[in-house]
Amino acid sequence: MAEKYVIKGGTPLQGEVEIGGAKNAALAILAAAIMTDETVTIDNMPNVRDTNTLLQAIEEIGAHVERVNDHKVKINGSFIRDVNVDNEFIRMIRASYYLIGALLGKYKKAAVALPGGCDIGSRPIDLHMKGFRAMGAKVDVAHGLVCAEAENLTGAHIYMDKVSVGATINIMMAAAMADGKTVIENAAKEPHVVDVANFLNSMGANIRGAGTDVIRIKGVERLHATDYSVIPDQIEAGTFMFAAAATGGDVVVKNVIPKHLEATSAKLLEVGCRVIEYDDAVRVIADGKLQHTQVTTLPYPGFPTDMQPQMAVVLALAEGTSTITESIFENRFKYVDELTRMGADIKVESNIAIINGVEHFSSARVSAPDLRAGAALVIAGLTAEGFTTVDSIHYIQRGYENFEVKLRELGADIIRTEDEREIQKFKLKTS
Ligand SMILES: CC(=O)N[C@H]1[C@@H](OP(=O)(O)OP(=O)(O)OC[C@H]2O[C@@H](n3ccc(=O)[nH]c3=O)[C@H](O)[C@@H]2O)O[C@H](CO)[C@@H](O)[C@@H]1O
Ligand SMILES: C=C(OP(=O)(O)O)C(=O)O
Repeated sequence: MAEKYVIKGGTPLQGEVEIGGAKNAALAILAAAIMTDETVTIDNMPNVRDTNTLLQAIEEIGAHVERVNDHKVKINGSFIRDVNVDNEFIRMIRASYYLIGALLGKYKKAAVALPGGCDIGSRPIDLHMKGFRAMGAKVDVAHGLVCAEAENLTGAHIYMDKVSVGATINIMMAAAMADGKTVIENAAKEPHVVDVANFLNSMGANIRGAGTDVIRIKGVERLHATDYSVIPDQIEAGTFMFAAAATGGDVVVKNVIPKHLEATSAKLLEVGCRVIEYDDAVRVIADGKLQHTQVTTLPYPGFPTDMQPQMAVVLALAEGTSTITESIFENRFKYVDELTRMGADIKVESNIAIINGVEHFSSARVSAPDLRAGAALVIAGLTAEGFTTVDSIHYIQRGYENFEVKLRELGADIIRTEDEREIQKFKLKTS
């Protein structure tokens, strides 16, 4: 029996929620941590399935990992025995591809299994490989591994044909320990790109311009120990902001960088919510009727693809017809069939979802098709009359720590369990 969430909907979320470290920054930082032979301490590490999987993956190749507490790890990469990384953990997540840049930079050699992760569309790595080749590496894909090797890894001028977070970070890592200067043009500007650059700089790298379209890197011979804290998770924060909006709630989302949430806040204002920004918190008040709007996912500072399904739930409950254009991943509308079971009126044409708002959702048994779509279904369940069951929640656990605990602290009736008796007890208690 697998765990599921059971939700009794209908309670507006109220109160305060504390946001953890950013999964998508943490994963790249964990890979970069092995680039020094000294001990690196990383704090504000989200304790989620993906970070734990990557920690197991780097332990498998010999790195020493000490879990100081739930959110702090120490990593020592001096014991790495093998640049061939093909273990069960590596194949489970997309972010394992950051080990190519990290190992290539440090050892000038890497063979890493092609990445796995949620099926949200094709996840090509041609731009990563183009960047490594420009630095003089020979790169091939053979037997499911990306093999990269360079006699001399040298700085290069690299133009990214498409804005890619993964390729920008991967190339930046390799270039941090290459000979000479690298320039990455048309670089991704996401907060997690900046966080990884800051982390590498704290280890002695010389990276300038992260957060703009042009990143300049002067390679250094060695990197050293650091003590670093991961930035707050803009996607976890945005998920709670949309949950507040969908349930007609009033929630203060704490420990965030409001600047990173501007696209999310802007959309919440458009649908009629009030958003109040503090230095390190935002408050979302949803006390009126939700209004329709248009959304297009784009690289940062555009509206994040990782927030698209959660936004769809809000729009599915808003007055009028909204559209969502998904411009990053072609397979990110897999929640639509599940939301339809709950009464949503959404039609997908190519990469556009046309959403006709409905008054309310009705409860149903649904299944999380991927991480963010799963979070969106939980939000839908929080608004629905009756009991909603969300299956396949292992996807959600990839990126949300204590999701149901945080929601309960905001007043939601939700449990995570595989025990039928517990479900019956919960239903009796909340009926
Ligand atoms: C731009 C963007 O929103 N990126 C998101 C993407 O990063 P992730 O790093 O996974 O994806 P990329 O940013 O690399 O991909 C952006 C686009 O470029 C394409 N592409 C990418 C690499 C490549 O070598 N060739 C290629 O064509 C992809 O198919 C995609 O359409 O998912 C992460 C997790 O969900 C998010 O945190 C990132 O914010
Ligand atoms: C899809 C996501 O993660 P990944 O790219 O690691 O699969 C996400 O964070 O929404």
